[in-house]
Amino acid sequence: MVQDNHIKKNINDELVLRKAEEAACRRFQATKWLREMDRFAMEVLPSKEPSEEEFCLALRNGLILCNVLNRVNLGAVSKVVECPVFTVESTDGAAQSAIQYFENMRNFLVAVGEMKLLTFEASDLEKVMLPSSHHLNIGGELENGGSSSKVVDCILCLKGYHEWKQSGGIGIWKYGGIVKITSSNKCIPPSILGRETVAGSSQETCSPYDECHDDHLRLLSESALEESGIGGALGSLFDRFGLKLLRDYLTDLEMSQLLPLNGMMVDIVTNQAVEQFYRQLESQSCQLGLMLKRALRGDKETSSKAEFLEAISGFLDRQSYARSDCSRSSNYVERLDLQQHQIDEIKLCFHDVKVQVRQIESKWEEEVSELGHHIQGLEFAASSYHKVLEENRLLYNQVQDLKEQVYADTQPLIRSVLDGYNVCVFAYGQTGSGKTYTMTGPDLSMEETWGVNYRALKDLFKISRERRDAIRYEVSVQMIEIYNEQNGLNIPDASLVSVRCTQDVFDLMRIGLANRAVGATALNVHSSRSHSVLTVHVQGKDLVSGSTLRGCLHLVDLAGSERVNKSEAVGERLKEAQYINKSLSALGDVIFALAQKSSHIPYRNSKLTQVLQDALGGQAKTLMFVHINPDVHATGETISTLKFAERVASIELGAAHANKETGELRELKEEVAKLKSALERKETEMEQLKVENMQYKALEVRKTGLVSPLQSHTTTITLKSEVSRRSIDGARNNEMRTSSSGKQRRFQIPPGSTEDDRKLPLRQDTFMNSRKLRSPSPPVRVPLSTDQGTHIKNKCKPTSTSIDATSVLPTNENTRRCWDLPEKFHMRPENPKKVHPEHEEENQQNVIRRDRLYNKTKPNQQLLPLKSHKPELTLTCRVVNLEPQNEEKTSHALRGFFESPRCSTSRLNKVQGNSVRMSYNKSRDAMQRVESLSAGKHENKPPNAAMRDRKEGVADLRRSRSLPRGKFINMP
Ligand SMILES: Nc1ncnc2c1ncn2[C@@H]1O[C@H](COP(=O)(O)OP(=O)(O)OP(=O)(O)O)[C@@H](O)[C@H]1O
Repeated sequence: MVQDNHIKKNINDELVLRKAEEAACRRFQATKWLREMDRFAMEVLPSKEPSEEEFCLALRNGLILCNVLNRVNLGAVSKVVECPVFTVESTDGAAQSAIQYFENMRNFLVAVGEMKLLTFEASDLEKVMLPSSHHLNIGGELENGGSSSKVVDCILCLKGYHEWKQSGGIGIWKYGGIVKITSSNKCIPPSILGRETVAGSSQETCSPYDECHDDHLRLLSESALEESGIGGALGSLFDRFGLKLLRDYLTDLEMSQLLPLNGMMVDIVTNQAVEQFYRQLESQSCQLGLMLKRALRGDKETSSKAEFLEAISGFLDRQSYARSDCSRSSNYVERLDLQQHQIDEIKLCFHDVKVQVRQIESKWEEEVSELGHHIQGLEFAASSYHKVLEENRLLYNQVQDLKEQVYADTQPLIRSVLDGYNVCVFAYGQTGSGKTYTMTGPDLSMEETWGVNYRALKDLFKISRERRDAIRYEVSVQMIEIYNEQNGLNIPDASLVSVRCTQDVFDLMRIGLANRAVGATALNVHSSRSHSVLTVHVQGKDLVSGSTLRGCLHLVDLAGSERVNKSEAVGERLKEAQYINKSLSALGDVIFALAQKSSHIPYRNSKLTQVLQDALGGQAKTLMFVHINPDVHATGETISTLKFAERVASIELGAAHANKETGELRELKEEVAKLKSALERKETEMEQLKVENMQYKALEVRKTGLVSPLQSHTTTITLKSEVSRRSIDGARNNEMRTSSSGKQRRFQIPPGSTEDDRKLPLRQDTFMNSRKLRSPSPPVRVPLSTDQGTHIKNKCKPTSTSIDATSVLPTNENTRRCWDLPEKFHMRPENPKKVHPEHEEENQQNVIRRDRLYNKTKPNQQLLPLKSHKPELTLTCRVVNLEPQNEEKTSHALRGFFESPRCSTSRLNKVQGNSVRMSYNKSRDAMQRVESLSAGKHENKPPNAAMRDRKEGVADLRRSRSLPRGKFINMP
């Protein structure tokens, strides 16, 4: 206890001393500042550290304070009472001093109060002046209560205010921590007081330490304020810190909800919070100081700065360790648990990840092995691809070479045509295999892509030009299309058109090809639905020898065979396919028969084989392109096509023959022509004299009853127009029989001849439309029969006496206009079969001579020159050695036949064959014999052979005189 008291006394002494020192220090600062601010203060105030009394005495009259205040805040004290300075020892000036005191001090205090600065009371100065002894209690506070500290505070506050103003007056100036608010420590929130100080703070309330703390805070604030350089920064820092402090204070303060929110209350609360903070700070600083002092005093009297810093560091370390240790120990278990938990979770995650990694690893290995296989496959495919590429390149080059080669096979044949041979080039193969591509070519605008047709024609004209000095050639062209077993002419208006140059042919071919029936199937979008036959006739005259030669070139683009389930043909396409397949099958039969050297070749089974008869079995050179489709799905068709080709290749018909006519032959032919003209003249004559002759004959029979055996009679039987019309209709319904040579047959179908005829050929506008649209539906074609053609031809004859030809027939001019054929194309002229009466006798002589020469007619043999199918179907018969009763029988039989409704050509032939020999047919036989002669073959052909030929169909389908039988050349 005694020791404690002793310690307390020591502490008290130290505090008093320190306080005295601090008060003196503050007073010195206040004095110093007053002197700086006021000249009068320099004179009055003591030079060095004045005592408290001296200080207060100098300030007593208020003159210094008022002057200083006016300097800090101009005009703050409006009236300052000036007076001489009295020393402390002067007694006379007491009264005046009292006046000044009251006047100036009051003005000063009022002004300071208005400025809301710290202030003091006048009695504070009075108390300092009292001579009573000072007694300090344990807290170090003056017991009599007199003190200059408030005066000093006021002056220092003024000083702070002045400096704040000088630094720009930014923000709200507040004198830090000087306001003293009386409050109990109970209100101090624990967060501010801190743990260490809370325990002792209640006992220390209103203890002498408070004053010490106040002084200490004052000193701190003063020193802080004097740091003018960093004043602004510190101020803002303090504001932030202070605001935080205030927030915490208000949060913890229970009474905060009841506080009125006015400016004064804010000031009070703020000051209180700051004061509490400083108290805590002060408390800690005191403890720190004591502890440090004790530490220093323990061993040595003096300590170096380094030792002092070491002691501070050690203290701070201990403090921080204690704090961290405390917090660490409190959270250690939780943290440990947490960490353990986290470790467990991490372990689980790690396990999962490990499993996943293993799965991915195995999957990756599988993928890698698959990739390896895939790469191997790719490598193999790549090597195969390169091989295929190389193969393709080779094949491509081969194809290119073949494209030369394809025509190279054809080229020699073109020369043969101009040498008088008949040549047939045709393309065979399944649908879509490239027949049209080969024969026509994909693009006609470039010569490189021309097909065989165009190249052949170009060469033909080229060679003919080269030979023009030796041979003069005439070329004519015919295009036939066989659609659904019906023949049609692709070049309208004329079956045979004379051409002069390649371009003419090309133009005609374009017209003809545009009219070709084309339809879309599943196998070919531009499938040809008809067989196309382009025939080029060449007639050359040797300018030296006068001999003539005739060649004929057939260029045939067949329609392709197709399996209807593959071509998906239905409706019209199906019907077309059936016709196509049928005709190709007929072609196969003919080839088979030829290969077998069969006695009967079934040419008549289809239009196609009829048209190609001379090319297949005649003495022609024939080249067949066999097309196959490389598609694997077409293997079946490919095999059958190749079998067909094999069979074709096995046919041997001997060497081909050229159609060359020597001078003798030509003479004979001219004679034949004359005979023909005489025959026609006779017909005309008979027409004119028919009634007269009938009457004459009847009269003679009635008169004599007998005819001289050597007398020749000419009987003309005129059939009624009804019969002739029926005959024409019957002929129209017959199949068309066409000649591959086309020379003798001219399919002149003048539109507008008759109502029916007008429908037969296609109009030009139809052609043009079909050419543009490439309609899948082919243009409608009407079968054109030979008989019909003959009928029309006969109608065209201006010599006809029974029909006014000019009234029904268009002129050539009209026809061209109708079909819009270029002017340059002209039909080959008809034979000028003019009939002159003066030649009648001569012609008759010719007939007899011809009969003798070729038919070896016996004197008693009947000879009936017959010309059928005339418009009026005039039948002219010449009866030799005919008994009257026989003649009547014959006439009767013929009349009965023609009047019969079933009259047909075949019937006619039958009748002819059974009863009489027709002179016309005799003439034909003669002509055939002439042809045979020209070919050097069948020279001694017996009459029955000629008859057999006729039965075989020669009569129906006239064989071209320009097409002798020849070799069927086997082409690979
Ligand atoms: N050698 C080839 N090179 C390129 N394309 C070709 C060849 N041959 C044919 N083609 C093409 O194949 C398709 C069918 O050819 P194309 O019309 O000539 O066959 P097709 O035998 O005439 O058929 P269809 O008998 O049905 O008339 C066409 O598109 C044609 O261009």
